[in-house]
Amino acid sequence: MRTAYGVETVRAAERALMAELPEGALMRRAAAGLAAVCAGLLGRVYGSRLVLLVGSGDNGGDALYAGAYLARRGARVGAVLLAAGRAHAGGLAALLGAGGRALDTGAEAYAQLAAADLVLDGITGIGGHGGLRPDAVPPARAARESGAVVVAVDLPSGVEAGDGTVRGEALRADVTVTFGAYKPGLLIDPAAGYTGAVRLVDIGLGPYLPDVPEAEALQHADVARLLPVPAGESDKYRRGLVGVVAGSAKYPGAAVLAVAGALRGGAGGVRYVGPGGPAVLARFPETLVSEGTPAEAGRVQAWAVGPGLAEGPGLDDVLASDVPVLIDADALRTLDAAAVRARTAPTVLTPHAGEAAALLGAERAEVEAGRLAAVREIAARYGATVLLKGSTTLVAGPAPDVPVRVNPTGTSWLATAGSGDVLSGLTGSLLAAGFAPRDAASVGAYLHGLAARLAADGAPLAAHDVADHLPAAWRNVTGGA
Ligand SMILES: NC(=O)C1=CN([C@@H]2O[C@H](COP(=O)(O)OP(=O)(O)OC[C@H]3O[C@@H](n4cnc5c(N)ncnc54)[C@H](OP(=O)(O)O)[C@@H]3O)[C@@H](O)[C@H]2O)[C@@H](O)CC1
Ligand SMILES: [K+]
Repeated sequence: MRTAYGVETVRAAERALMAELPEGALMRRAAAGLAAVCAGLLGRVYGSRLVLLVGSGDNGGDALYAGAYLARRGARVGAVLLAAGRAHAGGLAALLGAGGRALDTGAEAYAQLAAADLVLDGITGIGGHGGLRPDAVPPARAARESGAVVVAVDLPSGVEAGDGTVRGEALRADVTVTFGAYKPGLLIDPAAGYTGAVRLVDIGLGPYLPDVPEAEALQHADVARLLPVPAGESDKYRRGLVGVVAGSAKYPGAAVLAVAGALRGGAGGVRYVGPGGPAVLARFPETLVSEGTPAEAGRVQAWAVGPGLAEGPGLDDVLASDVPVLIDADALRTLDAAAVRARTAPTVLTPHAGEAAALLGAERAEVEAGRLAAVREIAARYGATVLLKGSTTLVAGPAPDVPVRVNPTGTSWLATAGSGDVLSGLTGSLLAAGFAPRDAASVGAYLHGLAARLAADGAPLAAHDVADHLPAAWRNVTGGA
């Protein structure tokens, strides 16, 4: 599991660790790790040209100490001091002592930036708020345009560490070297889009961090542990039946795609309810097709309702049921929060940003800019597990003290019509197979993203390709077992 901790949590852990170490030891540890990553990126340190962008805080201090290490190994290092007179004193002394030079933001700074091999962005770290200040913007842009490798110290300057929002201009990095722990902003878009590759430098913070992080991202091993392996005595009913309520005369394809996802999610069988029966059976003869309404259909262990759905009793019937329910797409538009909160079994909502905005009575742009707050707010209001689809898919449960899951497998190829229908069926199937709602949603998103990557392989894909590659994604995670 990859874990991420918020700013106050990281600061508290740093304080506890610092109390046991000599003055300045922690920063030197961070800077040594940072310098080692830079040396690796440069290949040859001797004679290389480095520029440090140095803000007023400890983030600049890290950059200055790392610059000093590299200057001692023969790099030519210039430090652009953005907050004149307020640069970290110890770090600046170390750099000057190692032969580095201090620069103001005049012409020389821009000349050095243009010729640099590597730029260290030490403008702001976890202490920065509100995007880059105006005086930091021109040198940041010059760094980005220079052709140098841009290495962000701890975080790309200008992004918010705590929630991944970007409230102004930020400096896009090629590599981010972060200290002690991931911060949520390194995992969540839009900030995560600024980090480049992220390298974690261990500074000994682990024992001082709490057990429960603010955010976490499943890795292959976590998903493999969660996926069921059918035992010898399993029959289809023990593995769970998932009911799919989807599709309409206008959108018959949604039924086929939702069933395609549901068939690959580990449930023992799929029961389809809706007007798309013939289309579903033509493609998937193994589906159990029920006439009538969900209430009239036989028993299932979970329902997935919504993709391409027309008005009708479908949503009310499944809301009234006593099994886990996944609600997506059109069914979200008319959803009553009180009806969801009153349910006795878990509910999973799977909105994209536009549907999330409708659920919150907010603007879509607000949701996209503040994904973490949005997913938590919907989960709290509806008393449900919420999977917010998008550039980074997030999963939050109704309890505020449970970490938000960030899906690491997403790909922009997934932004294709019908791919959400596949995810609904898949996640509903995992619910029917007995997954807890947060696990069903996050494992569903994980396999779905991985299947899309395998299917795309660098080229555009269609939603049914994603469904077809779910078994390959499953095997990829479990090692084919
Ligand atoms: N604690 C530790 O032991 C360790 C900490 N470590 C490192 O320390 C970093 C945190 O350092 P920090 O707390 O000094 O904050 P930091 O991010 O440098 O910002 C500083 C100042 O920037 C300013 N500023 C704010 N917004 C701004 C903006 N938009 N644009 C421009 N300027 C802006 C504002 O100052 P102001 O100008 O308002 O007085 C603010 O006070 C952390 O990320 C890690 O790198 C590592 O060495 C490991 C050990
Ligand atoms: K930075």
